[in-house]
Parts: sequence; structure tokens; C-alpha cells
Amino acid sequence: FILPTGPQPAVKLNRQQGLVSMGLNAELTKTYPRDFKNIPVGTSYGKGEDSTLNKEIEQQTLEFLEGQLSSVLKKAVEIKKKPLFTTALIAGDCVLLDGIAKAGLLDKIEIVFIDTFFLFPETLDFLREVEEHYGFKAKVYHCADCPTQESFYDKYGADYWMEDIDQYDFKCKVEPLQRALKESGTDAWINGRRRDHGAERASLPVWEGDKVNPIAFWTFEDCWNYLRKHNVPYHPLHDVGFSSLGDMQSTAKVPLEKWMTYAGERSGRFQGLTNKDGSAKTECGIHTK
Ligand SMILES: Nc1ncnc2c1ncn2[C@@H]1O[C@H](COP(=O)(O)OS(=O)(=O)O)[C@@H](OP(=O)(O)O)[C@H]1O
Repeated sequence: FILPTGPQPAVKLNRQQGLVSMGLNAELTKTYPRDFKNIPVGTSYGKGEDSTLNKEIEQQTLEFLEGQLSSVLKKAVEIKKKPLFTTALIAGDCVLLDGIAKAGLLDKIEIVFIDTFFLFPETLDFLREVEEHYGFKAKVYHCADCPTQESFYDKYGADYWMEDIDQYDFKCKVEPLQRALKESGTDAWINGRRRDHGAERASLPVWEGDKVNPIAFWTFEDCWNYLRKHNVPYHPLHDVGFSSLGDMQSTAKVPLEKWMTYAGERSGRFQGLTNKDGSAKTECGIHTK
């Protein structure tokens, strides 16, 4: 595993000017001047000719995947009645959002975001940032009987998730998402699940009934190669060591050398949480219930 040193060829990123001119939020950029140098690279390119050839292969792979992403998204819009994209704003979701924008489909795919009331504040800032950058407005859902985080804390307590993780997941994630899907009447739930997330997702197809997983076959490294190549805005907390992001209380940083390993991306998620049968939690149920 190699940490990139020096400027990355595909990215001419002028940290301040470059990011602001991308349309990113200038204030957030001052606090989090995102820099792809903080993101690990998983490939051992080798030296000399090997290195050149391996980088060529990597570019070809990415070009193929990009083309496939665009055609899957276009196909979804063509053959489905109500495509809907849920975004948790993590790296794969940034690929999808950029792909949707590049395919000119932002006005044809509804974008949904769930505020669990336990997200990192940076996640909410980042939502506003990408909305401004791409020019869309996400439909935000949250716990049905609490209009604000404050009212949730008053009613259930800030430690509710510790007391009953299943009820917490249901109230704050599963039910709001089910409501979003029901209200929209979607027949094509576009999301960023991938095979290399591991566990339940290892054999994921792209077309899965009323779910569409356009980047199912991408690796985490493919996602970062895409984000680098197109200088795509990504969640500011990736730069400080979080490979994936969910709720504050259950998301931990992941050592850089683990990011690109199989299932490594999500290894910092659901930290310390177990299912009722005692097994380690790998899903909140948003996709499995
Ligand atoms: N906050 C929020 N808002 C909108 N949509 C969300 C949210 N959290 C999860 N998801 C959607 O659920 C997909 C699975 O994510 P996770 O398994 O990581 O969810 S969870 O962490 O278990 O809650 C996830 O897949 P990705 O697209 O890969 O992020 C999303 O489609």
C-alpha cells in the first residue's frame, strides 16, 4: 500500500483557488481544504515499465467503468418509472452523484438524504455544499415523530441508540427510508452498495429488482480514482482518516493501509455494536428489512 507522494497526475488541484472555483463552499473549504494526498492508494504499481503499464490499465478500467455507470443510469431512467437515489454522501455516493450530474439526469432522479440526528455536523455541511455545487435540493427525511434533533434528544435522550439499537435504527434510519421510498413510489432505488463492501454484499448484481446498484462492481479504489480524475468534491472527513461515514457514535477512523482491502472501507462502521444474536453488526437494516 502506497501513500501517494507529490502531485497526482490526473488532478491539477490548486488547494484553495481550485476548490473554491469548483463551486465548493468557501467557508467549509477553509476549514477542510480537501487534498487527495490524504487518501491512500491501494495498487503496487511497480517500477519503470511495469508502473507505466499498470497505470495505463488502471485508466482503461476506469474509462470502462465510467461508461458503464453512465449507461446504467441512463437505462434506469429509460426503463423505470421513478428512479430515486439515496445518498449518505460517502465516497461511492459522490461518484454516483457526479455520474448523475454528468449524464444530465439530475432533474430525472429524486435525491433523498436521511438525517438520523446522529450524523457528523460535517456531513450536514457537506450536503449543503454539494447541493450548491451541483444545483439540486435533496429531500431530507428524519424520525417521524421528531421534527428536530433537539426534539429527538428531549423525547428519547441522546443515548437512545445505546439503550435499544434496533429501535433506534428503525426510528432514525429504516422507517424514514421506507417512508421516502413509499412516498416517491420508486421502482428503482439507486444506491452505492458494492461487492467489495463484503459480507452480505459480496455477490451483489447491478440490477436487483426495484434496487439498482450501478457501482456494484467498482472497488473502493476505483471510486477514488474517479473522484481524483474528475476532481469531485468528497466528504471532508475522509481527509482525516474516515474511510466511510455513518453515525458519529458508531463510526471510527480506519488505518490507511486497510482502506483498500476487501471490506476495509466499512470496517470502521457499527463499531462496538452487535446484533441481538451476539454477532457483529454489519448493516443497520436500511437495505435488509
Ligand atoms: N443518511 C443516509 N441518507 C440517505 N441514504 C442513506 C443514508 N445512510 C445510508 N443510506 C443508504 O443506505 C445504503 C446502505 O448504507 P449503509 O448500510 O452504510 O447504511 S447504514 O450505515 O447501515 O445506515 C447507502 O448506500 P450507499 O449509497 O453506499 O451510501 C445509502 O443508499
